[in-house]
Amino acid sequence: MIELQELTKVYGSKVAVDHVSAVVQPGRVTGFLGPNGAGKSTTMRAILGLDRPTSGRALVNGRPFERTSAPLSEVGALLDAKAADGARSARNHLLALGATVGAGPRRVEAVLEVVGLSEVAHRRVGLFSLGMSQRLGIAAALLAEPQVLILDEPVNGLDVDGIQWIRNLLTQLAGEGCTILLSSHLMSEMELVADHLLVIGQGRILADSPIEEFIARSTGGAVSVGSPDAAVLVPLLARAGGSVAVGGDALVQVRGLDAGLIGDIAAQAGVRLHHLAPVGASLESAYWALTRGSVEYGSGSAQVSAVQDSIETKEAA
Ligand SMILES: Nc1ncnc2c1ncn2[C@@H]1O[C@H](COP(=O)(O)OP(=O)(O)OP(=O)(O)O)[C@@H](O)[C@H]1O
Repeated sequence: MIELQELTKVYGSKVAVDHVSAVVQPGRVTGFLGPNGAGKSTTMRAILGLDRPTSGRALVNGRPFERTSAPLSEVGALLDAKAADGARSARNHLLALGATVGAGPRRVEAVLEVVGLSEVAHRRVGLFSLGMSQRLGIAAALLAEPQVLILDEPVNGLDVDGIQWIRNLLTQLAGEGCTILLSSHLMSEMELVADHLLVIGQGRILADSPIEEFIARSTGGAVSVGSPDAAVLVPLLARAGGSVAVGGDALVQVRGLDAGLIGDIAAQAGVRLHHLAPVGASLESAYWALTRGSVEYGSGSAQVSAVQDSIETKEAA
């Protein structure tokens, strides 16, 4: 288990992490999401004792990580996939690391197998692609069989097979009782991999909830309505108290009225409906809605519209 208690880190005048309190529970995969500069890496570094908190604390299994006697057996971490010595082979890199934690050649071969690098284990790490380096970094994190895993952007650089693989691996480890915290900018991949979400923006926790709840809450009960007579229907819905956003293709989104009431209003006015359904939301749209006020490095409206363009709105079944 990882506990963050009022964790705060200030660099000069910059508050990177601002009184963050959260518990990362074992037995599930917790995704750590936030825009650039939100404070994810600083939080992870503080958990690992690499950054000293300005105030508050981070505990791993009930105590500060720097007080742990066998750190690599307690926490497996992947912070920088390219940190390995490029001149070594993948196997030698793991053997050298294993020597410091009591993991011998057999364990090294086992983790190489788990991460799918057995065939290329003789190759120099410097020649590895980002995806291969990510796999090697995960192998290193798993080497001493820790119960806690902290992975910074582990999905970055993985192809579709790789993402599927990491999802299966993390789900299995969580099922065995591991505590897993992974950060990512990639919402769609996070949606596939994580069970629980911690969302951070400008150093503060914006959400801490199961992923389904996070998505469900973000829709705010919106209903998507399609009608060739939208021009007639929209004022009627507004008069009934609905908040109406008009989109393209005769589609409107209505908040404040449920689908049944919208259908009744349309029927009474003789308005044709071609579509009427509650709106579901992708993690990406929910995340964007939550963090749009806390993006530190944006490029103004161009960025917002690009993100909006990528929003995938799903219709609930
Ligand atoms: N060593 C440092 N000195 C000064 N400021 C720093 C330092 N490390 C981080 N910061 C600042 O703290 C804030 C949080 O940075 P952090 O790297 O934790 O964010 P992040 O969420 O991991 O971002 P990214 O997704 O871009 O990696 C940023 O404003 C960053 O510029």
